[in-house]
Amino acid sequence: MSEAQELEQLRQAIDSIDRQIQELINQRACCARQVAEVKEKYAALGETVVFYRPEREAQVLRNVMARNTGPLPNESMARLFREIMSQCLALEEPLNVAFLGPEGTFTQQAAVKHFGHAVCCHSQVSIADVFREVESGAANFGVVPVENSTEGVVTHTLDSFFDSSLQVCGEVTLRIHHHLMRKDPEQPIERIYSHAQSLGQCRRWLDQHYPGIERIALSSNAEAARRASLEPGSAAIAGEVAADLYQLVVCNANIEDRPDNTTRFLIVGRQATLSSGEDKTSIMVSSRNQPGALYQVLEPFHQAGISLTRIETRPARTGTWNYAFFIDFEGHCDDESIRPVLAQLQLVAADYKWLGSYPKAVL
Ligand SMILES: C=C(O[C@@H]1C=C(C(=O)O)C=C[C@H]1O)C(=O)O
Repeated sequence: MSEAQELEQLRQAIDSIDRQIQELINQRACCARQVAEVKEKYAALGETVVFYRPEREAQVLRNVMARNTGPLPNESMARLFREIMSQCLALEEPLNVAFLGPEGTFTQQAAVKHFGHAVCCHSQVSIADVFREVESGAANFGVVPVENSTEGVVTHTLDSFFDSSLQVCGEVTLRIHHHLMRKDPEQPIERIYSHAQSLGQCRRWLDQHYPGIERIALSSNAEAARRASLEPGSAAIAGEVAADLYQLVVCNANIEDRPDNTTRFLIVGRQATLSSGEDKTSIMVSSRNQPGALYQVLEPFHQAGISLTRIETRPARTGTWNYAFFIDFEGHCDDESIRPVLAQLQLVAADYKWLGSYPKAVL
């Protein structure tokens, strides 16, 4: 057989497989539409039907990864199914998702990573606006950054939970790569724009390569890229999406000080999420101002052998030098092992608020 004949044979095989895949995807979409009809049929009168089910989506993705035999890597396969589910859900209900903008931010990337491309993403100027959009019902869900592995907590996000009725219904992590980008790489650099978090994540690289150059913190990396696109003497530190959006030249790629630089984002919504089998719970507690108070808060976790994934301290709203602890731990509030722990916490804590139980990030 000639090269052309061999290729022709293989391409015919691919065409035939594609036809089957396409047929099956449409069959899947029909099932998803039927699921919507069933959800509607059993909804109580006046009840808002909830089509999006984060726990089920997490299970679908975990199953895809568990049964995958390659040669495609588990994560690539799961990403394909992420998109298929996203399109299927859009047939049931097109979701509106508010994210911390502007266009081109890592938060937007996180929103797409979590929900897929079939959702309508709406850019917001602040974390408070994301919360407001979801609280008012203008958006179904919101996406906000909560912590970075290099720079730590995003305080605005944690503080938003003090006064909000929203719940955490998901988390998503994103590896963050920063690039130094310019409109005109020939011009000398007079100033470098970025978000304060990103300047912090590239501090050592900047000290080494641009020690005397002014660093200016802006509201977002995308805004930094936009400014750099207008000013020839300026550079921006931002991600690839922002470079594309503002047509900047990447002069130095991956300049983050730590190669594993990762940001965790929260999905906030108005509905509680059922257990997916592998979940996390976020709560906020404040301890009484007395000896051993924090110990009392942490003891129930230790007794039950529950692993805390994070503890963060913030000034409480109840008075000067009072503190609130934001605690994340493994398990769902409905789990047999978690229920008594939460009951005990409510007894010992001065203040207690459950922020949500949600599937651990899959992708
Ligand atoms: C089909 C369903 O509805 C939605 C679509 C899903 C899918 O395409 O697999 C999964 C969960 C829901 O977000 C369902 O609840 O099973």
